[in-house]
Amino acid sequence: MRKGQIAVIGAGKWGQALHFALSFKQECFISSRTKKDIKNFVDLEYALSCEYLVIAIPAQEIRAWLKENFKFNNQKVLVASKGIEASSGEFLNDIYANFIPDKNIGFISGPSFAAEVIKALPCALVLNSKSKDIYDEFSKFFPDFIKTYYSKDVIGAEIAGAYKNVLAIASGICEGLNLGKNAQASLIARGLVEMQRFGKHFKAKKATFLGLSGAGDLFLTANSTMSRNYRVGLGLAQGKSLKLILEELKEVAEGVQTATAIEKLSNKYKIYTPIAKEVKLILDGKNPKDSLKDLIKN
Ligand SMILES: NC(=O)c1ccc[n+]([C@@H]2O[C@H](COP(=O)([O-])OP(=O)(O)OC[C@H]3O[C@@H](n4cnc5c(N)ncnc54)[C@H](O)[C@@H]3O)[C@@H](O)[C@H]2O)c1
Ligand SMILES: O=P(O)(O)OC[C@H](O)CO
Repeated sequence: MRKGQIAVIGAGKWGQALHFALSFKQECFISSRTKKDIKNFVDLEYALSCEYLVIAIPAQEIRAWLKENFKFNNQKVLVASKGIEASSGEFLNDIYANFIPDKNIGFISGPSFAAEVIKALPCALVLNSKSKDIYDEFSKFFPDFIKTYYSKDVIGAEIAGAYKNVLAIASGICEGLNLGKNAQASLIARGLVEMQRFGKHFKAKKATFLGLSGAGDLFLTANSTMSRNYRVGLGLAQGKSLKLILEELKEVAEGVQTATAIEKLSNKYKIYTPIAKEVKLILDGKNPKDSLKDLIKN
């Protein structure tokens, strides 16, 4: 093992921004499935031999990626993805638990557009882990322009980070339909209540939804065209097909698949999730104006 060395795995928007940020205080390596012209780019084998790993690949790819590539060698891992696996409805921390023990893993949450982090603009992140040691070790790597907080509420952070993507789609739809700022604020506020209710079922802490991981990330993502999920919503409101929207986007919009996962879990555990339910129906072809009527009526 390369003691003390850190590598980011996944060189999309977020992986590259994290690599940029984590290179301020020490050398940071980066790897992805296709070679990229980035400083300190290494092959996967090299990256996996580092003591500290930050994994920034889309949520839907993680299970297969871990099965195919990952061998636990006491590495410490920080997960940067925000989503819930659609095929199973399983949370990422449960998927990772098959490969990495709790004491070696943490999850990043909080409002953080990669496009701003890569310009070294200030931001605050939460590093969520059952182990305070993971926080202590990883927080040292972050540059001065990023303030880090510690939380033990892994499931709360994970649900908040994933759910806000679905709500950002809803908010983009609201904007695209020109429903006004009153409607949008109501949607975001009710969305926050909804994601907290969903989280409560899985024993997430209420405070997580009121802080950076919940309200912080939701207010960011559900209010800006910088968000890919928000732009998916705008496109749906304009009557574009989901296929075309995703082709044009060329990047991951986790809310699309996470809406399926939330629908599965809500049905299974009978959790009331009206906004996420309508987002899923719109993604499947329902007219957004009909969803609006149904949301107001019910
Ligand atoms: N972009 C942001 O601002 C931001 C911020 C916080 C969290 N996130 C989260 O980070 C994750 C990644 O987002 P992103 O913005 O980097 O997306 P992106 O679309 O820019 O890049 C995704 C990367 O994952 C790689 N990838 C896809 N499938 C893979 C596989 N099977 N094996 C290995 N690599 C694979 C792609 O090659 C690509 O480099 C998402 O879960 C997203 O929600 C993104
Ligand atoms: O561009 P989005 O919608 O994937 O959002 C990016 C981040 O999650 C914002 O914190």
